[in-house]
Amino acid sequence: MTVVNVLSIAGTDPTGGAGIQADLKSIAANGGYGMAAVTALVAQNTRGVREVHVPPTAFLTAQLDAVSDDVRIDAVKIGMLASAEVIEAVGEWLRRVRPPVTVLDPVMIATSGDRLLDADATDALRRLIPLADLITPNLPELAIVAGRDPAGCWEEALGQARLVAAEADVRVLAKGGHLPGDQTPDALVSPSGEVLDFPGARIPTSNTHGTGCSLSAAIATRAARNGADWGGATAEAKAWLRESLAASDRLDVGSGHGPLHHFSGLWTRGGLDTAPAAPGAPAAAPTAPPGPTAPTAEAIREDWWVRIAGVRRETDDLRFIRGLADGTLPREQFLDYVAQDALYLGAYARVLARVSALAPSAEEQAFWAKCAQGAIIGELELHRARLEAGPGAAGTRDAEPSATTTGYINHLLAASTRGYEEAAAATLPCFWMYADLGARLTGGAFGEFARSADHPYAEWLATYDDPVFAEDTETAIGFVTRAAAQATPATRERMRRAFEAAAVWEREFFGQTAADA
Ligand SMILES: Nc1ncnc2c1ncn2[C@@H]1O[C@H](COP(=O)(O)OP(=O)(O)OP(=O)(O)O)[C@@H](O)[C@H]1O
Ligand SMILES: Cc1ncc(CO)c(N)n1
Repeated sequence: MTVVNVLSIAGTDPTGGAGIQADLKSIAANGGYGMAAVTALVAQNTRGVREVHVPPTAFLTAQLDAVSDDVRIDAVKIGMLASAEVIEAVGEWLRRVRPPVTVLDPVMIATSGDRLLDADATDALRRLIPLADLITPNLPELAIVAGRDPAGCWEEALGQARLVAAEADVRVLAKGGHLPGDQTPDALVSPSGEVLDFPGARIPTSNTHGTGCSLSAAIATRAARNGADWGGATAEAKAWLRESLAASDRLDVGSGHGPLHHFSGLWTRGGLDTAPAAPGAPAAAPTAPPGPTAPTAEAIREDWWVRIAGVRRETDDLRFIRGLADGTLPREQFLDYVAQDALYLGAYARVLARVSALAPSAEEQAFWAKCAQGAIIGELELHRARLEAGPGAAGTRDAEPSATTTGYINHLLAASTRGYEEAAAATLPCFWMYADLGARLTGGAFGEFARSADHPYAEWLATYDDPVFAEDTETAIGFVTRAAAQATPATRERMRRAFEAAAVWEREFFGQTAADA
């Protein structure tokens, strides 16, 4: 595929941290070719807005037509719109051109607190929203769009996002950057009310100028690249944003809220060297590019989780998971799954025991041994429960392992012959995807019925959301990602592959019953 063309329609920031200037950097950093049509010229810096000049709207239309008459547009990101008249002009162009991906960041007030949209333009903005695929309001903007008071807590914000999403038939990314406290949760809410959570600990920095602009441009670019997989695009954009926010203190721009470091990941991992002019010819003298540094455990955690975002979404969409959540999964298929799960757990326990035997420290050795014991107890319980499932019921050990079960087990066994790091990495998706699913099932992300005591599989669903298992999952993630941070690049790469392959097996494992056949 050629590089996607992404158009930003927004205002300017001469200090380069927000607006169109930020959008162009964000689009480039996320893999797109950036273009920009200016809605308003803003004399602003990291401390605040001084003056806004809005050129005649006919000139904005001329800019937009100049682009669309010549260039294939793969995505549009819309930011500051300044006035109702500008909104009408953009709406008129959107209706004519119909870009395949449109993300609207309903910018109203800058990080500094200054207005970027006329107070009387709210109704016009509401009319523009249904033309977008996704809107990305912060909490005050969400409240205005919803016609409510600003949300006092995250639950209330999600309620407002559901309202707007349903009314305007648009996806809403509710952003928690303005919440008090040490968390900055975001959530993607679909028109039907489905919620995809993007949790994240607050990064301790005041360099948040232009985070909203940059994020929306990044999502538009990623969505254009991945065929409008919005969950995947958001996950990838957020991982990039967090890396860029965390590196913002390497820049020295202004004395107010500084900008993010849009290219920190690229410079760190890609360097600044230009390719040699001819094969074998030496590169021009490098201007001391930053050398590659080993990623931190936290960065690896984020990277790996984002890498399996697609696999996780496909898992969410399995009929087995949907049927398990809403209780429509036929009992027979449930029991088939339980039998395979028991067979799997028996082997998983042996692999965990092997990881324990290979562990480099007593603490890790004890932890993995405890997990091995937990897995084999789980196997015994499933076996017993299925024996008691009813008249004529057979225990799980009478079942034949399926090709999928055998394949998954073989992947783990093979990884366990290649040293502690790879063995431990392969066991991780079973912890992580299962705990994540559990938390979302019982959190209501798959519908309220999954939380009901009347649910036919209530008892089984409860085992998904066991706090001890959640804690063990955190410990396992910590051990594995720290081992990866300390490993050589080659070992780290083998760990990542073992992890990703196990995640695919995890999806296949959930998808093996007749529900998805
Ligand atoms: N300190 C932080 N650490 C981590 N993520 C953050 C932080 N601040 C904001 N974010 C994230 O940045 C994105 C923008 O969030 P926010 O709610 O601040 O939007 P905004 O107000 O539109 O941004 P802007 O500051 O550009 O106006 C969200 O994904 C949010 O979770
Ligand atoms: C032009 C422009 N758009 C958006 C924002 C919000 O950060 C800003 N400060 N400036």
